[in-house]
Amino acid sequence: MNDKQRVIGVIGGTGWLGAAIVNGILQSHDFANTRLIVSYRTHAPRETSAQVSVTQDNQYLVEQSDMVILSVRPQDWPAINIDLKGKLVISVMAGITAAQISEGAHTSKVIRSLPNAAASINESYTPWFASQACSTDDLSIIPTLFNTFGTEDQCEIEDDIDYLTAISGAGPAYPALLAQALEESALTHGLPRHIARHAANAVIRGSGGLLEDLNSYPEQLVNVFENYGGTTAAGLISMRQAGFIKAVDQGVNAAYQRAKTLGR
Ligand SMILES: NC(=O)c1ccc[n+]([C@@H]2O[C@H](COP(=O)([O-])OP(=O)(O)OC[C@H]3O[C@@H](n4cnc5c(N)ncnc54)[C@H](OP(=O)(O)O)[C@@H]3O)[C@@H](O)[C@H]2O)c1
Ligand code: PRO
Repeated sequence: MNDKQRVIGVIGGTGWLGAAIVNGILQSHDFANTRLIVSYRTHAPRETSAQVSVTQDNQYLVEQSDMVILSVRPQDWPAINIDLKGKLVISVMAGITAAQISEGAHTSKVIRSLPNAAASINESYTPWFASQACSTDDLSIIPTLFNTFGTEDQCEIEDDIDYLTAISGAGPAYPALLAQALEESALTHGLPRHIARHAANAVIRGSGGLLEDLNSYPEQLVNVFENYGGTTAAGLISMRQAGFIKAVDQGVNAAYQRAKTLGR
């Protein structure tokens, strides 16, 4: 499709994730000539760019768009009464299957994806699954689209999207929980709150940078410290013995089960 002609509709485009996706697209040279039409339910956006129009009418949005991004909460999906008439739809909704979207929105061309909250700083990881009816032309735009707010991978098995909902979709909250635990430990020891918080947050940011440097092999970073045999090794051994790895696995499985039952 010629970029000059493209219109992308974003249902729920004023929400947390929807607004991040819209911002990513607006900042991208690849979509410089694309127009956006965004729908909301109750809260109209205060300001929009000249590239964006706004509506409360989702079927009007569909009629105006070449493709539609669905970014409402899973519990609001049943009330989205739209007929896509075969147009490409890209869902970011957790737990709603491609078959449910296809049936509910009247199109067989469905991309099911799962970005994460880091989309707001263009650092999302977005796995996606395409229904069989999507053409090569439909698929060609998807990596470019998701790269506007981070990185992406295509998954061949739809269930992997539910599992990755628990790994990378929920993921930004997990290091945040670790930062909170580190801060609380430091507070218990009596450190001033601003130092406890600064130290914990700096650790999460710095560790992310180290993982990038080590070509993204976390076990390499852990092994370096274990083999060093110092204070960090003592901390790691104790955390493992206290069930850290099992707690993470159990948490991921709880999020996965929630993703599997959300839309049912
Ligand atoms: N946030 C994340 O980190 C994240 C990550 C991965 C996937 N997701 C998925 O992304 C989707 C959106 O999540 P969110 O966190 O962005 O939720 P959110 O902040 O609540 O945004 C949802 C938006 O949908 C709008 N909406 C609801 N019903 C509508 C309707 N009938 N027509 C038009 N707009 C409607 C809401 O508008 P009003 O506010 O006006 O009611 C709201 O702005 C969810 O399905 C979630 O599973 C979110
Ligand atoms: N954040 C949304 C949730 O917590 C969807 C995946 C990640 O349900």
